[in-house]
Amino acid sequence: VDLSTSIAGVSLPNLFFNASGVWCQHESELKELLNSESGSLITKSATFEYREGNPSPRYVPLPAGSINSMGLPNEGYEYYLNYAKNYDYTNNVKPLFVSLSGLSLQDNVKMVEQFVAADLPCILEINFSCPNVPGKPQLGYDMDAMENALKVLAPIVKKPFGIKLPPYFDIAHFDAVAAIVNKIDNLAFVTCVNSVGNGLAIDFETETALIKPKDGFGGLGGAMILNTALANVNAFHRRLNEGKKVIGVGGVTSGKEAFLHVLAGASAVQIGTQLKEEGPVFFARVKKELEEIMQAKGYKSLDDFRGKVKTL
Ligand SMILES: O=C(O)c1[nH]c(=O)[nH]c(=O)c1I
Repeated sequence: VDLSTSIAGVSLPNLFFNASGVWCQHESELKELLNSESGSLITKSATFEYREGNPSPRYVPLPAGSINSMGLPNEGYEYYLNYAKNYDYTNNVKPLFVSLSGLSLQDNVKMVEQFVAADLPCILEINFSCPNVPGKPQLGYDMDAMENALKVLAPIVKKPFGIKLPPYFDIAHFDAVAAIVNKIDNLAFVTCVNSVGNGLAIDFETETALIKPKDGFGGLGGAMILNTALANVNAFHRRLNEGKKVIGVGGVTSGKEAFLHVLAGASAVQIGTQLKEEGPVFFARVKKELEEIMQAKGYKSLDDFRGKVKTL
């Protein structure tokens, strides 16, 4: 069976890679992803300057997933620009994605301009949905600000790029966001979903929040968000113009959920919580599990079933 796919006109040997933020802040982690069976890799969302991020504990696994309020810890965009400059695009079969998450539109413009000036084959995923920077409401929930940002950034990027979206929970929001995305010609993909923002995990015995930042409020990930993720993947798959793709992320803990993400319309699948918990060996497992599912169902490639979820 064939697990290959393409995003933004670039081919991936298989549909799996990390969700930005997980196993990708430092070069040593990115090297482990490169040496894993993932089909690609993406860097931690970068800001203009280095950021320590929020105080720990800031990530905790939960019975059905995870909660995090990392606070955008990253090495600063020049670290990732340098990594992207040194990446061996010729001999690595895996394309490189770079995530940018500026604290302002000006910062996003400055970072994008530097990447465009470097003229590299890496693909930009601009993060409109970080829920954990105190005092910074996320762009993904401000439709006018998001449209304005896209109208400023898309012409600078020129090449195909993507955006990381938060989960939406209202059909009117799916309609509104898809209408904005469809206006931007070189917006080649949307990545759905970022963590379900501002959940709260409390320990029953100690009667205390599990993470330190923001009174314990943080983004939810993992198994518990699978059905929200599938809905967002399918909603945008149904609404986006021909040629625009959806990368699915949220709740993939085995080949089965990866299959469901593709059935919902995903062209690639990112892994967050399960990668954090199991490590990069997870890519070998999830690949094998998906191959076995496809074999059992008689599918030879992802195109055979992508987006073909049936309704009653
Ligand atoms: O707290 C974070 O660093 C973080 N955490 C998330 O769950 N999603 C994001 O986009 C980010 I930038």
